[in-house]
Amino acid sequence: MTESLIIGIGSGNPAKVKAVEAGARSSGLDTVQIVSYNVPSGVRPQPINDEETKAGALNRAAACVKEGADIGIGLEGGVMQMEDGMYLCNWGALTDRSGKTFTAGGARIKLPDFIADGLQAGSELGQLMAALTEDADVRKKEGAIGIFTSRLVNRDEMFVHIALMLFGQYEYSLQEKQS
Ligand SMILES: O=P(O)(O)OP(=O)(O)OP(=O)(O)OC[C@H]1O[C@@H](n2cnc3c(O)ncnc32)[C@H](O)[C@@H]1O
Ligand SMILES: [Mg+2]
Repeated sequence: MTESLIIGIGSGNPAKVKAVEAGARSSGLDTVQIVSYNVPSGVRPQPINDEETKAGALNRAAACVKEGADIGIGLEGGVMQMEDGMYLCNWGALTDRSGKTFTAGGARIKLPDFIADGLQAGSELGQLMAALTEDADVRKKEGAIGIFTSRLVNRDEMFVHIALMLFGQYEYSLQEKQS
Protein backbone atom coordinates (compact mmCIF):
# COMPACT_ATOMS: atom_id res chain seq x y z
CA MET A 1 0.00 0.00 0.00
CA THR A 2 1.22 3.47 -0.81
CA GLU A 3 1.09 6.18 1.82
CA SER A 4 -1.27 8.34 -0.18
CA LEU A 5 -4.08 5.81 -0.42
CA ILE A 6 -7.40 7.52 -1.01
CA ILE A 7 -10.54 5.58 -0.25
CA GLY A 8 -13.55 7.13 -1.93
CA ILE A 9 -17.15 6.69 -0.83
CA GLY A 10 -19.71 7.48 -3.49
CA SER A 11 -22.17 9.28 -1.24
CA GLY A 12 -22.42 12.13 1.22
CA ASN A 13 -24.91 10.24 3.38
CA PRO A 14 -23.29 10.21 6.87
CA ALA A 15 -24.58 6.67 7.57
CA LYS A 16 -22.55 5.47 4.57
CA VAL A 17 -19.49 7.68 5.16
CA LYS A 18 -19.26 6.61 8.81
CA ALA A 19 -19.54 2.97 7.79
CA VAL A 20 -16.65 3.22 5.35
CA GLU A 21 -14.53 5.02 7.96
CA ALA A 22 -15.21 2.24 10.47
CA GLY A 23 -14.60 -0.49 7.89
CA ALA A 24 -11.32 1.06 6.76
CA ARG A 25 -10.16 1.45 10.37
CA SER A 26 -10.74 -2.25 11.02
CA SER A 27 -9.04 -3.32 7.82
CA GLY A 28 -5.29 -3.68 7.45
CA LEU A 29 -5.22 -1.00 4.75
CA ASP A 30 -2.90 1.92 5.32
CA THR A 31 -5.59 4.56 4.94
CA VAL A 32 -4.57 8.15 4.71
CA GLN A 33 -7.78 9.74 3.54
CA ILE A 34 -11.43 8.93 3.13
CA VAL A 35 -13.07 11.20 0.60
CA SER A 36 -16.78 11.51 -0.05
CA TYR A 37 -17.62 11.95 -3.74
CA ASN A 38 -20.97 13.19 -5.00
CA VAL A 39 -21.40 10.71 -7.85
CA PRO A 40 -24.49 9.41 -9.62
CA SER A 41 -25.71 5.90 -8.86
CA GLY A 42 -26.77 5.43 -12.49
CA VAL A 43 -29.90 3.64 -11.31
CA ARG A 44 -33.32 4.94 -10.24
CA PRO A 45 -33.47 6.86 -6.93
CA GLN A 46 -35.39 3.88 -5.56
CA PRO A 47 -33.92 0.63 -6.90
CA ILE A 48 -36.53 -2.12 -6.85
CA ASN A 49 -34.57 -5.36 -7.07
CA ASP A 50 -31.22 -6.87 -6.12
CA GLU A 51 -29.70 -6.45 -9.59
CA GLU A 52 -30.56 -2.76 -9.78
CA THR A 53 -29.41 -2.08 -6.22
CA LYS A 54 -26.10 -3.90 -6.80
CA ALA A 55 -25.64 -2.01 -10.09
CA GLY A 56 -26.04 1.27 -8.17
CA ALA A 57 -23.30 0.22 -5.75
CA LEU A 58 -20.98 -0.84 -8.60
CA ASN A 59 -21.57 2.40 -10.52
CA ARG A 60 -20.85 4.51 -7.45
CA ALA A 61 -17.63 2.58 -6.71
CA ALA A 62 -16.34 2.92 -10.28
CA ALA A 63 -17.25 6.62 -10.36
CA CYS A 64 -15.12 7.25 -7.23
CA VAL A 65 -12.07 5.75 -8.95
CA LYS A 66 -12.78 7.92 -11.99
CA GLU A 67 -12.85 10.94 -9.68
CA GLY A 68 -9.38 10.07 -8.37
CA ALA A 69 -9.80 7.55 -5.52
CA ASP A 70 -7.41 4.58 -5.31
CA ILE A 71 -10.23 2.45 -3.97
CA GLY A 72 -13.87 3.31 -4.61
CA ILE A 73 -16.72 2.15 -2.41
CA GLY A 74 -20.36 2.26 -3.43
CA LEU A 75 -23.21 1.54 -1.01
CA GLU A 76 -26.77 1.40 -2.25
CA GLY A 77 -30.10 0.79 -0.55
CA GLY A 78 -33.06 -0.72 -2.33
CA VAL A 79 -36.04 -3.00 -2.03
CA MET A 80 -36.88 -6.36 -3.58
CA GLN A 81 -40.12 -8.27 -3.97
CA MET A 82 -40.43 -11.80 -2.57
CA GLU A 83 -43.41 -14.13 -2.44
CA ASP A 84 -44.42 -12.94 1.02
CA GLY A 85 -43.83 -9.24 0.53
CA MET A 86 -41.27 -6.53 -0.09
CA TYR A 87 -37.86 -6.69 1.54
CA LEU A 88 -35.26 -4.07 2.27
CA CYS A 89 -32.01 -4.91 0.48
CA ASN A 90 -28.60 -3.29 0.54
CA TRP A 91 -25.52 -3.78 -1.61
CA GLY A 92 -21.94 -2.63 -1.54
CA ALA A 93 -19.14 -2.66 -4.09
CA LEU A 94 -15.40 -2.01 -3.96
CA THR A 95 -13.31 -1.25 -7.05
CA ASP A 96 -9.61 -0.43 -7.23
CA ARG A 97 -7.55 1.33 -9.89
CA SER A 98 -6.78 -1.95 -11.65
CA GLY A 99 -10.49 -2.68 -11.95
CA LYS A 100 -10.46 -5.44 -9.34
CA THR A 101 -14.02 -5.49 -7.99
CA PHE A 102 -15.82 -7.07 -5.04
CA THR A 103 -19.46 -6.99 -4.01
CA ALA A 104 -21.32 -7.77 -0.78
CA GLY A 105 -24.97 -7.89 0.22
CA GLY A 106 -26.36 -6.63 3.50
CA ALA A 107 -29.06 -7.64 5.91
CA ARG A 108 -32.65 -7.79 4.77
CA ILE A 109 -35.97 -7.60 6.54
CA LYS A 110 -39.53 -7.63 5.26
CA LEU A 111 -41.08 -4.18 5.17
CA PRO A 112 -44.55 -3.60 6.63
CA ASP A 113 -47.28 -3.86 3.97
CA PHE A 114 -48.22 -0.17 4.23
CA ILE A 115 -44.63 0.74 3.28
CA ALA A 116 -44.71 -1.73 0.37
CA ASP A 117 -47.98 -0.12 -0.78
CA GLY A 118 -46.37 3.33 -0.67
CA LEU A 119 -43.40 2.08 -2.68
CA GLN A 120 -45.70 0.51 -5.25
CA ALA A 121 -47.49 3.85 -5.52
CA GLY A 122 -44.17 5.43 -6.53
CA SER A 123 -42.77 6.90 -3.30
CA GLU A 124 -39.14 6.50 -2.24
CA LEU A 125 -38.48 4.59 0.95
CA GLY A 126 -36.63 7.59 2.34
CA GLN A 127 -39.74 9.78 1.95
CA LEU A 128 -42.04 7.16 3.47
CA MET A 129 -39.73 6.69 6.45
CA ALA A 130 -39.43 10.46 6.94
CA ALA A 131 -43.23 10.75 7.00
CA LEU A 132 -43.61 7.80 9.38
CA THR A 133 -41.02 9.01 11.87
CA GLU A 134 -41.57 12.76 11.31
CA ASP A 135 -37.80 12.95 10.87
CA ALA A 136 -36.54 14.09 7.46
CA ASP A 137 -33.06 12.75 8.24
CA VAL A 138 -33.98 9.21 9.28
CA ARG A 139 -32.25 7.76 6.18
CA LYS A 140 -28.99 9.35 7.35
CA LYS A 141 -29.24 7.76 10.80
CA GLU A 142 -30.99 4.59 11.95
CA GLY A 143 -32.91 4.22 8.66
CA ALA A 144 -35.80 1.89 7.95
CA ILE A 145 -33.87 -1.10 9.27
CA GLY A 146 -33.29 0.72 12.57
CA ILE A 147 -36.92 1.77 12.96
CA PHE A 148 -38.34 -1.67 12.17
CA THR A 149 -35.81 -3.51 14.40
CA SER A 150 -36.40 -1.21 17.40
CA ARG A 151 -32.92 0.23 16.67
CA LEU A 152 -31.19 -3.08 17.46
CA VAL A 153 -29.67 -2.92 13.95
CA ASN A 154 -29.25 0.59 12.56
CA ARG A 155 -28.52 1.65 8.99
CA ASP A 156 -24.92 2.74 9.68
CA GLU A 157 -24.15 -0.54 11.49
CA MET A 158 -25.65 -2.50 8.62
CA PHE A 159 -23.41 -0.59 6.20
CA VAL A 160 -20.37 -1.20 8.46
CA HIS A 161 -20.94 -4.93 8.02
CA ILE A 162 -21.03 -4.52 4.23
CA ALA A 163 -17.90 -2.32 4.29
CA LEU A 164 -16.06 -4.96 6.34
CA MET A 165 -17.02 -7.68 3.86
CA LEU A 166 -15.72 -5.51 1.02
CA PHE A 167 -12.41 -4.59 2.67
CA GLY A 168 -11.99 -8.16 3.87
CA GLN A 169 -12.41 -9.64 0.42
CA TYR A 170 -10.02 -7.04 -1.00
CA GLU A 171 -7.36 -7.87 1.60
CA TYR A 172 -7.78 -11.57 0.95
CA SER A 173 -7.15 -10.94 -2.75
CA LEU A 174 -3.91 -9.12 -1.90
CA GLN A 175 -2.71 -12.01 0.27
CA GLU A 176 -3.87 -14.75 -2.06
CA LYS A 177 -1.08 -16.96 -3.36
CA GLN A 178 -0.98 -17.03 -7.12
CA SER A 179 -0.94 -20.63 -8.34
O1 LIG B 1 -27.37 10.06 -0.59
P1 LIG B 1 -27.44 8.64 -1.02
O2 LIG B 1 -26.12 7.95 -0.98
O3 LIG B 1 -28.16 8.41 -2.32
O4 LIG B 1 -28.25 7.91 0.16
P2 LIG B 1 -29.77 7.48 0.26
O5 LIG B 1 -30.18 7.61 1.69
O6 LIG B 1 -30.60 8.14 -0.80
O7 LIG B 1 -29.71 5.93 0.04
P3 LIG B 1 -29.82 5.06 -1.28
O8 LIG B 1 -29.81 5.94 -2.49
O9 LIG B 1 -28.80 4.00 -1.15
O10 LIG B 1 -31.23 4.36 -1.10
C1 LIG B 1 -32.23 4.35 -2.10
C2 LIG B 1 -33.56 4.80 -1.59
O11 LIG B 1 -34.02 4.01 -0.53
C3 LIG B 1 -34.12 4.78 0.67
N1 LIG B 1 -33.60 3.93 1.73
C4 LIG B 1 -32.90 2.82 1.56
N2 LIG B 1 -32.64 2.24 2.71
C5 LIG B 1 -33.20 3.01 3.64
C6 LIG B 1 -33.29 2.95 5.01
O12 LIG B 1 -32.73 1.96 5.69
N3 LIG B 1 -33.94 3.91 5.64
C7 LIG B 1 -34.51 4.91 4.98
N4 LIG B 1 -34.47 5.05 3.66
C8 LIG B 1 -33.82 4.10 3.01
C9 LIG B 1 -33.28 5.99 0.42
O13 LIG B 1 -33.66 7.11 1.17
C10 LIG B 1 -33.55 6.22 -1.05
O14 LIG B 1 -34.84 6.77 -1.21
MG1 LIG C 1 -30.16 7.98 -2.95
